[in-house]
Amino acid sequence: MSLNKTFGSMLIIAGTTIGAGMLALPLASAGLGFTTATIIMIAIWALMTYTALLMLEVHQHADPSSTLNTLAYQLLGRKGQTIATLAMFFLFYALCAAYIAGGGSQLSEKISTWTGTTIAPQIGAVIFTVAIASVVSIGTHSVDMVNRILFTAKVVALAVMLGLLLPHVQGQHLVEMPIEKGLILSALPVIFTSFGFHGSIPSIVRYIGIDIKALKKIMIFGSALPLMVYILWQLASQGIMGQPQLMANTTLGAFIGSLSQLLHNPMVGQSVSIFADLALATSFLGVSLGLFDFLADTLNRGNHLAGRGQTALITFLPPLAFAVFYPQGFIMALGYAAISLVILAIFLPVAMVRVQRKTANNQSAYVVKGGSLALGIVTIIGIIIIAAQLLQMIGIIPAVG
Ligand SMILES: N[C@@H](Cc1ccccc1)C(=O)O
Repeated sequence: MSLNKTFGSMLIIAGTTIGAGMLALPLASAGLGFTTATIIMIAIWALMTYTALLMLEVHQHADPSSTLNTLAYQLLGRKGQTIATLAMFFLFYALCAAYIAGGGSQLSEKISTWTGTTIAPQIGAVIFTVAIASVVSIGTHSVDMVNRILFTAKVVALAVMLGLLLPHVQGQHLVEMPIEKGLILSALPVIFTSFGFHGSIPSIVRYIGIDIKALKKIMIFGSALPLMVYILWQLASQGIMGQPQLMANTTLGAFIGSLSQLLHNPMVGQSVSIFADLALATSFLGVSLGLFDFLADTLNRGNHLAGRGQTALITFLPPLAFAVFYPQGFIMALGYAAISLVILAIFLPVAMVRVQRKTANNQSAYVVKGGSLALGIVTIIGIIIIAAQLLQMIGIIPAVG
């Protein structure tokens, strides 16, 4: 396998993973302290990498151009396929809703500062959605062009932001422990979503072919890079602000504002803010393109102007409606996304591997270590993550953000 293609694929995985979820990390884990947050992140990274390897175990016996849909149908039947399709829709919609809510409030704050008037976050949400929807509706080629520019800028902004923040870290903040045990449970769904990338696995398999050694490397290193970035980001955010201060910020904008104030340096706030805008825009472009194509395919909308217009409306109106009703719903929507991500990235791979291990001739094939015990453990963790989200929704454990 050419080194270039392997490296490129690792970057695709890392690029899909590092997105809006990262922005929610300091807010979602504000009450945990650096050490606890890092331990949870490492555990969730291990979980996500393990289930990505399970997907490879499934892919090795199938056609290289299989999608999650076709795999689910082959191994789990119609019902499995329906669950996969519904979970995919729900995940895409929830993520887009989070991006619009987050991007909308960022944009309205910016317009308010520039013009000196107060603009409602809903107006920002509409402008942000129309801008991204136009690029996506024109076609994949335009998304590719815009994304290349924004992605490069995002990497530069990330480096500048961490470079400006890390020198201000104070050791005493890093030894803080969780304020309340319930907060650990509350933080799980958002942290879990921030490590999600599993929708991209079939595309990578198609790109690389069934070369398990190369694919394994891509999954492990492609997901380890976001882990490292997230640990540095937690180090910066939790090391600069004490827990009470961090917890007082319930929105991204408030968090950025207090960082600038605390460090008496508007450059710091600006660098975080620019990185946040770019992370939201690139995530939104990638995910809404996936949703757009998926809807056009499922609903058989043609590739002409009217067809693309209709698909655009079905793609963008529902998440925009969410953001209009819940302008502060950024973190809430990322939590909802976790429910369907548990189905897509844990339950489905586990179910498919179970069926395949029973039927396939596995003598010389690739089998992920850990046996039934590991499959059982990750299933239980998946149930805990869904329970954590539901318990937050009905108010039994504290909600984050
Ligand atoms: N990890 C992505 C969200 C995501 C989840 C699942 C699949 C794709 C993307 C983010 O933080 O923005």
